[in-house]
Amino acid sequence: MKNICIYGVGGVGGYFGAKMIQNNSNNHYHISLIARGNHLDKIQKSGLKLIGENETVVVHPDMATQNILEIPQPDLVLMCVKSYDLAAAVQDVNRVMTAETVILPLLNGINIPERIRIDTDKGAVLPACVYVGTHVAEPGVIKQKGGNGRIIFGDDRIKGAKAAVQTAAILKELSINCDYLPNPDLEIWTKYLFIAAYGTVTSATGKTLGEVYENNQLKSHVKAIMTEIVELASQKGVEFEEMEIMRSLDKAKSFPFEAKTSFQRDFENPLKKNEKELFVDNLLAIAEEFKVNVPMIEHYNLLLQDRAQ
Ligand SMILES: NC(=O)C1=CN([C@@H]2O[C@H](COP(=O)(O)OP(=O)(O)OC[C@H]3O[C@@H](n4cnc5c(N)ncnc54)[C@H](OP(=O)(O)O)[C@@H]3O)[C@@H](O)[C@H]2O)C=CC1
Ligand SMILES: CC(C)(CO)C(=O)C(=O)O
Repeated sequence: MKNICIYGVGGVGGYFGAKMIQNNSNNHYHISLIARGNHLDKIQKSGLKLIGENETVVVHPDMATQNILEIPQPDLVLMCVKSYDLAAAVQDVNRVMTAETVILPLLNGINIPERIRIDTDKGAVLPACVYVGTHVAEPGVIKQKGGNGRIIFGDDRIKGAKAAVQTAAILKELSINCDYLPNPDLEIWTKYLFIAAYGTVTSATGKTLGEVYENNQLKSHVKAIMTEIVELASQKGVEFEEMEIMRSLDKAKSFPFEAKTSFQRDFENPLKKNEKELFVDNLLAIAEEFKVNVPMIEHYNLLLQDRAQ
């Protein structure tokens, strides 16, 4: 039997955890959830509920715990925490990793494997991105608003294809919507182009994805941020197709009008940290490194700083 660990059972981890447990009907895999607080209590007592777009399911994991030392040594870890919790989560996972453990990180961002590698040199770390719109609606309950739940992932950037090929087989057996591309960098930047621009504008304005898309001025701001990101990507050696900005602008249409971005959800809660560092500060650092002007990103950086006070 292979052991799967979902580390962080929020919007993303809760969605994929529920799908995997639901589709593991032959018990081919042992699936553990690492969660905490009331959310963990509720999952332990009543299971994990996913209110999906077409159906609602309640699933019961093989184990749900906050203590990583209680779970069987994982073959595959879906890393599903926010970027501000990533280092601590990787240090925790590192305690149970072997040379064969694969980490599949589903965070937004363009340098997540490199960040994970700061805290572990074991196993494999696959570059990846995901399209899903989900959040914790209440303890024990995950709600989906859009997104097709598609994971795109590729080879460990240093160790090669073996881990990604094994992971593709596991995800396929568990009927997870995914694509394995040996080098997924362009796909990861494409997801980032969409979410960094829309995440920033939705957070700074408090408008939903649909409201931003329908507002000509705000949509032009999203487009300007995307144009600046395309220039920064090019400095990093990633070239987008000419049509990509228009395609990425229109991706907002595929989400319900009232959908919010995960950055925005955190930003609206003064008690929570947020991923500004991932979506804005990271871009400003690349702009600084390559001496590129990014006036719209800088404008939104100031707006976010003002709104945070
Ligand atoms: N939500 C979405 O639709 C999408 C999100 N993403 C990206 O995916 C990543 C995850 O986002 P999302 O799922 O929304 O985040 P959430 O905040 O909903 O989920 C993260 C979960 O991890 C838990 N967690 C963090 N550290 C630990 C720990 N040490 N032990 C146990 N539990 C822990 C958090 O608990 P607690 O609440 O107690 O902090 C929380 O339940 C982000 O990078 C985001 O940008 C990508 C695509 C879509
Ligand atoms: C917009 C969305 C839901 C798309 O997958 C997303 O990635 C996020 O909110 O972080």
